[in-house]
Amino acid sequence: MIISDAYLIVTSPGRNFVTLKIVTESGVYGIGDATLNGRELAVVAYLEEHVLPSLIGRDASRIEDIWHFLYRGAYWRRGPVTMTAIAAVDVALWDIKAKAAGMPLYQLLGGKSRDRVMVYGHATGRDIEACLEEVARHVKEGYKAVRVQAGVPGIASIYGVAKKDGEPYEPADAELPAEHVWSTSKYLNHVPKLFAAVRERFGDDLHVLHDVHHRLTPIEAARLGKEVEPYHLFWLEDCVPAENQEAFGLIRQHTTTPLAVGEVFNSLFDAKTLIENQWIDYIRATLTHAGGITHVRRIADLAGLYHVRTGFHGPTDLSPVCLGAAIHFDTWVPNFGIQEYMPHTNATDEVFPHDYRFEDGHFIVGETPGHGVDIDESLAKQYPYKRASLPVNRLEDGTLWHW
Ligand SMILES: O=C(O)C(=O)C[C@H](O)[C@H](O)CO
Ligand SMILES: [Mg+2]
Repeated sequence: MIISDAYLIVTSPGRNFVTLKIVTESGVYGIGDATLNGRELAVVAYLEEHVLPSLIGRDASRIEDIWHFLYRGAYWRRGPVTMTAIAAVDVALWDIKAKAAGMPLYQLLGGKSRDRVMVYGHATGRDIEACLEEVARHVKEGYKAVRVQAGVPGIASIYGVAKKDGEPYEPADAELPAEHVWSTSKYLNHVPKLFAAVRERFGDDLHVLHDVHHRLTPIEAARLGKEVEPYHLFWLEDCVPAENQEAFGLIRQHTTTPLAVGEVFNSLFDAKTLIENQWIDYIRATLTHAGGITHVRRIADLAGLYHVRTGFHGPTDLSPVCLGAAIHFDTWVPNFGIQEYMPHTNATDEVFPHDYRFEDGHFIVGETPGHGVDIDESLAKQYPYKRASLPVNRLEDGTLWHW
C-alpha cells in the first residue's frame, strides 16, 4: 500500500472541480474531492507544492497518521484551503482502504445504520408562484424535503434563486464577483408570506427548509425564526454569520425553529461551542471542506452527544466524489439528519461515473468497493478550468454585506 503517485485533475464540465488521485504501488488508487468554490487554484497550489511531494513513499493504509502529519505537521492549522487539501487526501485514502478490503466504504465505517438517506432538493422561483411550481415538481419527483428560496420584490438578484425560472441555480456565475444589492427589511417582510403559501398549498407533511445565507443580525434572525414558527420548518440555515458562536445563544432564546449551520466550517473548533451549548440542531460541515472522513467523524460524534444531527452541505460545487463519500457516511452515521442534494449536470455525471442512486426522495448507497465514484480522466481533459467567482452583496447605501 505504498503511495507511488499523487496528482490533481482540474476540470470544468459546466463548473470547476478539483480531484486528487492517489495511486499505490499495487495499482489500487483512490480519489478525493478538493474543490473550494471560487478558490480552486489556491487548493491546487497548496496540494501540489506542499502536500503531494511528501506523500510519495508513505503507507496509504496509515490514514490517521497521514491526517496528523498534514494537520499538526503543517504548523499553520485549519482554514478552508488547508482543510480542503487534507480532506482530499483523507477521502482518497479511505477510498483506497475500502477498495483494498473489497468493501463499500460504509462497511469500514461500521456498517449501515439505515437503508437509505433522506435528501432535500432546491426549489427556486423568481416569485412565490414560480417557486410553488418548483416545489410541486420536486414533490412529483418523490422528494420528501424541499428547500424553498424565492425572489423578493425590490431585490434584483438574491442567493438561491436562478436568473430564469426553470433554469438550475449556479452562484459562481461570473469571472469576477458580481455585485448584488441586499435589503434586510424587504427580505424579512417577504419570507413568512412564502412559507404561509407553501403550507397552504402542500399541507403539513412536506419537510421545508430555508437558507438565510448568513445575512441577518442575531436579533433579526430571532424575529424570522419566530415568525416562521407556525410553518414548522425542518430547519432555518445559516441565519447569521457564525464566527461569533455566542450569537446562536441569543437566537435560540427566542425561537423553536430548528437551526442549521456549518457549510463554511472547516474544523471541529468552529462548531464546538455551538454544539456543547445545544444552540443548533443540525451541523452542516462537509467532508470536502472539513478535513475529510477522519475529521468530520469527530464532529459528528461530538454532535451526537448533544442531540445535534448531521445535514451535510451538498450543492453542485461539491463534486460527485464528495457526494458519493457523503452518502456512505450518511448511511453509517448514527445521528444522521438529512443530506442536501443539487443534481449535477449530465456532463459532470459523465466525468464522474458513480454508483449511488436517487429513489423516492432518498439516496441509496452503492456496493462497489471504495466510495463508488471514479473519474474519467480523458473526458475531464475536454473541459478546461474557467475562472468563476461567487457574488458579493452590498446594502442599498453601498456598504459591503454578507452574501
Ligand atoms: O447549498 C447551500 O446551502 C449553499 O449555501 C451553497 C453555497 O452558497 C455554495 O456552496 C457556495 O459555494
Ligand atoms: Mg447554505
